[in-house]
Amino acid sequence: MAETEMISNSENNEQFFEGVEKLIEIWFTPAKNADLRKITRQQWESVLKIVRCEIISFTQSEQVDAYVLSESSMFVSRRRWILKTCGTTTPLRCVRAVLSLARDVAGHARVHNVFYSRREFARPAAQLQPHDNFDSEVKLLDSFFGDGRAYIMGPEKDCWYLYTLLPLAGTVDALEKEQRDAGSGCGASEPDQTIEILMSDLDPAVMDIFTRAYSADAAQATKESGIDKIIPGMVIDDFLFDPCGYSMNGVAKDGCYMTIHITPERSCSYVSFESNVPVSSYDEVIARVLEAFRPAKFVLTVFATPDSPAAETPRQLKKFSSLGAYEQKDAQYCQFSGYELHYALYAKFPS
Ligand SMILES: C[S@+](CC[C@H](N)C(=O)[O-])C[C@H]1O[C@@H](n2cnc3c(N)ncnc32)[C@H](O)[C@@H]1O
Repeated sequence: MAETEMISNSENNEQFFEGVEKLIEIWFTPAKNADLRKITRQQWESVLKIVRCEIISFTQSEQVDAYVLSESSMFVSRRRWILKTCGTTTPLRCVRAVLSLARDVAGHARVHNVFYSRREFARPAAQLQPHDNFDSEVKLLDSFFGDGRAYIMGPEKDCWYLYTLLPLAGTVDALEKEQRDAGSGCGASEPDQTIEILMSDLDPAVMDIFTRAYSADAAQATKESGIDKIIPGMVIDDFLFDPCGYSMNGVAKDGCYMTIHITPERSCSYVSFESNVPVSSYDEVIARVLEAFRPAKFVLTVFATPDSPAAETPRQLKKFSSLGAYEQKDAQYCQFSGYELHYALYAKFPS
């Protein structure tokens, strides 16, 4: 298994695990016969060695290959690659190898868009280069993609970092990019949306479900926690770690995915939820996620393109100063040339 850094907490004999993930998503410009799924499992295994993690399970739909990893997940479709890894993994170190495989094996020579994001780590000093600070991550990303933009949202300790290639709407850069994409004659844009809920300080009674002492297997943990009801109709590939920890990928017939990762240790409990399911309102999904995990605090991000069914959600969410039992502590709204983004930090109202 991966070289995961576990640090002992002498007070309760629990180990520290950095649940916070680094998330990179690369979209390639459509090209005839190009498909990232031409990259073989063996080639992905060598890529993931650079990241310091391994494949532990696999499932697929017609549109997407979904891998559960020793540290989170990877999704591969025709022109989109998503890698989400936690602990002390080093996902940005593999980008060069992925770009080479995309060009030489999959036939994808042009990058259309890139998103790299993460929450602030619980222990930033334990991370390996370039992940020990955002400036180094941005420097490395710029060395691959040239014209990136970096954003830091929210208060220092709970901030959320984003790097993307998208120029701001209305700027000369944006117009030039739109013209380049239109000129490629292959419809580089398509409706897209992503919701992420990054939760910390979770209800210990819920976290117990994701231990071997409580659940006999992953299927039991999935059912008992209500994960199977969050977005019904997904084929679920779940994994329960020993002695604790849980990861799952869900894929739907229409190509949508969801992914949940759980670090249940009390001193560092953390859960992430992500999906690209296209709905006109995320209210129900958010409510089900919060009901299932009961975090004390969470970061919510929603990206949507103007042609997505979820196009209104970044603006809708902007209006809420509270969400059920949660008070909005901070919120930011951004408009890129192809996406709208809502970021918000919520904490439970004091009881
Ligand atoms: C891979 S999972 C999910 C991490 C995820 N990013 C999250 O949202 O918390 C991490 C959990 O599994 C546990 N675990 C047990 N064995 C592990 C292993 N060999 N590699 C990684 N995590 C392991 C960790 O202690 C932690 O509770």
